[in-house]
Amino acid sequence: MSEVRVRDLTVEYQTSAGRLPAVAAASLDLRAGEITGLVGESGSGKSTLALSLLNAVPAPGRIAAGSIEVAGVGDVVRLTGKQLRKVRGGELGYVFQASQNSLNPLKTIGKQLLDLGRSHEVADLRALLARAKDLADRMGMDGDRVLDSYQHELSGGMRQRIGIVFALVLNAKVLILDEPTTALDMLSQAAVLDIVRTVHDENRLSTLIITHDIGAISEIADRLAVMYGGRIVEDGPLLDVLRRPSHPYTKALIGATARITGDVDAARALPGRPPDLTTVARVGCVFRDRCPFAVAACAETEPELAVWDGDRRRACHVEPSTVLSGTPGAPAAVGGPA
Ligand SMILES: Nc1ncnc2c1ncn2[C@@H]1O[C@H](COP(=O)(O)OP(=O)(O)OP(=O)(O)O)[C@@H](O)[C@H]1O
Repeated sequence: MSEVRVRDLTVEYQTSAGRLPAVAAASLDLRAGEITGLVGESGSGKSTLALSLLNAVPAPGRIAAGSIEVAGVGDVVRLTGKQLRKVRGGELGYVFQASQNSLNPLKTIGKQLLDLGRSHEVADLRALLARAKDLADRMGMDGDRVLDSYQHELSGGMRQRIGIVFALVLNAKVLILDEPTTALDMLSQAAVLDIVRTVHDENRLSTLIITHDIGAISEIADRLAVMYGGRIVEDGPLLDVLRRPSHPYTKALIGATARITGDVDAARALPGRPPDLTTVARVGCVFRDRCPFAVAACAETEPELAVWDGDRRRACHVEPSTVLSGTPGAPAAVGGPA
C-alpha cells in the first residue's frame, strides 16, 4: 500500500529565461514499510521533489501541476497555513541538507524539542521529551545528556542523528531525508544509515532518502528511483535495478560507482555534465546528449515512464535488452555520445 502518491508533479523556478521546470511530470509512490532511494547527479531535481512533498518549495519556485496524496492527510499541494504547518514535522518528518547546522545555538536540544511540540500543539510535552530521549538512546546516544546539550557540545554525527530524532518525535509516518549523511565520515555515515533502517522498520515508515551516492543507498534501500533533468527515468526494486539497470543513465551511474561494481579500476566516470534548468532538452529525451544508446527517436519524442517487467518503470526508447546487453545501437541523429 502506498503512503504517498506523487502524480504528474511539475515544479517550476523563475529564471532569467522565464519559468522553467526543475521537476517535470514526476510520478512516484512511497510504500508503507519501504525505503526508497532517490538518486541522480547534482541538479537533477531531487531536493526540489523532496521540498514539494512538504509543499515547501521556496518562492519564487512553485508547484505548477500535479498532486501529492498522503494517506490520512490528503493532497499536500492543496494544504495551506495551519494545516500545512501541522503536517510538516507531524505526519511528514524530514531532515534536509545540512540540517546538522540548523539547530539553534542558543537553546538546549530539549528546549528546541519543546518548541517543536508547542508549535504542533502537543498536549503532553513530557511524553514528547520521553520519546525524544528514547529515540536518542536507541540511536546510540545518552538521551538525557543530549537533551541538556547545546549544539556546539555535540559532534557532527550526533547532530545528524538529532535531526532524525526531531523528524520522528511527532510520530511521523513518512520520513524524508535529503542527503542525510553528506559531510559525515564513512563510519558515521554507515552508523546513521543503520539507525535510519532500524527506526524505519520499527515504525513501519515510508522513507525517502535522497542522495547523489548510489553506493551508500544501495546498502539500505528497498527501492531505487533515478532522476535526470527533472524526470524520473527509472525505478524499481533496488537489487533488481542494480543488477539489471534498464535505463542508460542508471547503467552509467552504477558503472561509475566502485562501491557497487566492486572494482575501482573498472569504475568509469560519467562523461559529460548534467544539464541545468536552462540547458535541459525541451524536446525528446533529456539524457540523449550523453547517451551511448541514443537513436533518432530520442531527439524527437520524450519517452514516457512506462511499466516494465512487473514492478519496474523506465523512460527510454531503446529496448531494455539492448541497454542490458550493453551494445549501443545506431548513432543518434541529434546529439550523440558526449
Ligand atoms: N531557488 C531556485 N531558483 C532557480 N533555480 C533553482 C532553485 N533551486 C534549484 N534550482 C535549479 O533547479 C534544478 C534542480 O535543483 P535541485 O536542487 O532540486 O537538484 P538536486 O538533484 O537536489 O541537486 P543537489 O544534489 O545539488 O542538491 C537545478 O538546475 C537548480 O539549479
